[in-house]
Order: sequence, then C-alpha cells, then structure tokens
Amino acid sequence: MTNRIFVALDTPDMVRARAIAQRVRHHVGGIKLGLEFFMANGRHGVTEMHELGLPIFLDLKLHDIPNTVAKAIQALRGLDPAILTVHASGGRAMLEDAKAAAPLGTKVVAVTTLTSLDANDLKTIGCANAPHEQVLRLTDLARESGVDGIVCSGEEVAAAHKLWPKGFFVVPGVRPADGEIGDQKRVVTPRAALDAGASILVIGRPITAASDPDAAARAISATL
Ligand SMILES: O=c1ccn([C@@H]2O[C@H](COP(=O)(O)O)[C@@H](O)[C@H]2O)c(=O)[nH]1
Repeated sequence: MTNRIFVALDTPDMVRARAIAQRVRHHVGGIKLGLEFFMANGRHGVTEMHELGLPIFLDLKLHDIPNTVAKAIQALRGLDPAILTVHASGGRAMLEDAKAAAPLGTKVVAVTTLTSLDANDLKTIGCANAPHEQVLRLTDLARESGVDGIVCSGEEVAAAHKLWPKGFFVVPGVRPADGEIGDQKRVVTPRAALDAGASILVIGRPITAASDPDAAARAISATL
C-alpha cells in the first residue's frame, strides 16, 4: 500500500460519508468505518462504500465473550473488510476465536489502550499500569493469540514493534503539528507515527472537519 492513511469517516450520514470519500480518495489509502457509521447504515452502507474501490477498515472494536464475538464476525461474512478490530482486553480465548471466525483476507487487529486515555484514566478503571506498560502487555497477548496486529498510539508503537517485528500496527490519535487534539490524549504527528513503525495511520477530524477535506488530506500526505 503506497498511501498509508485510512480516513475515519465518523458520521451516521451516508451522503456525507460518500461525499468526503469521493473528495479525498486520491490522497488516502483506505476508508475506516466505525460504530457511528455502522449503526446507522449497517452492511448495506459498508457495501456501498466498498464500491469506491478503496480497502475498508471496519472498526467495530468488538468486545464480548468468545462465542458472541466469533458469531458476530461470522455474521459479517460477505463484507470481508481488509481490517477488523476487536478489544485485546476481551482476553486470549476471545482473540483466538475472533481470528478463527474471520475471513482469511481480513486482518484482525486488537485495540490495546484507547488513544483517548491517559494514565489517570487508566487508574479510574482500576488499571495500575501506565499506558505504555499496558499497551506492551496487551501486545504480547495479541501476538500469542494469533491475531494480525494491534491498535496503539504513536507513543508506544516503536516499543510494540520491537516486541512484535512482524505485527501490523494501526495508529490513530494522529494530528498535524498544529492540529486540534479534541478528545485524544496520546497524540503524535503523522510523520512521527510512521517513523516509529506504524503500518497505517487512522486520521479522522483533521481531514473530515477541515473546510477543504481534499486539501487537508493532500497536505497531510505531503508530510509523509
Ligand atoms: O485507540 C483508538 C482506537 C480507535 N480510534 C478511532 O480512530 C479515529 C480517530 O479519529 P480522529 O478524528 O482522528 O481523532 C476514530 O474513528 C476513533 O474511533 C481512536 O481514535 N483511538
């Protein structure tokens, strides 16, 4: 893949999602569809976005008991996204069953620690580890469970890559140097994330909330 940006189309509005995708399609390498889009548009919406000809990353962040996650993934059959997310904290059996249930061509990627969380947030949910430590712990679990890679921030990706040189590393929480951070807490620039070992970058609002999404995507691509 030459362009390693997946644009996050976080909207329930199919018309808006399609319009942004059409505008930025020559400056990104793929489209990421998350819960907001999927809840509103379901399988049909994913199929329609697939018709634009770019790889689809279905970011559903599945997290449930192993049987439920495996059956949910089987129910997606036919959509065959390039990438699908589950939560690493669902545990080893869930990760193993998720990978077994996914189509061969789909990379199953485990979310380690959301980029919107910092050390204080982790404490409030009973996790004594700092994000760096927690990401590495879950990277090990993901690798041992047979999934294809992890989601982490650009702050941890170099260390995670060292633990798992053949892993696939998805990095959200990516902002241009002067970009608005919003609800993200562990943030790096696109260039820094790639230099640290990211396989792909997930970028939403810096592109989709720009007055000219096309120019924003082009400007970010030019820094890579
Ligand atoms: O840890 C995570 C996992 C997933 N995401 C998703 O990435 C995009 C980021 O959007 P921005 O507008 O660039 O902040 C969004 O769809 C999240 O659901 C993440 O941010 N962090």
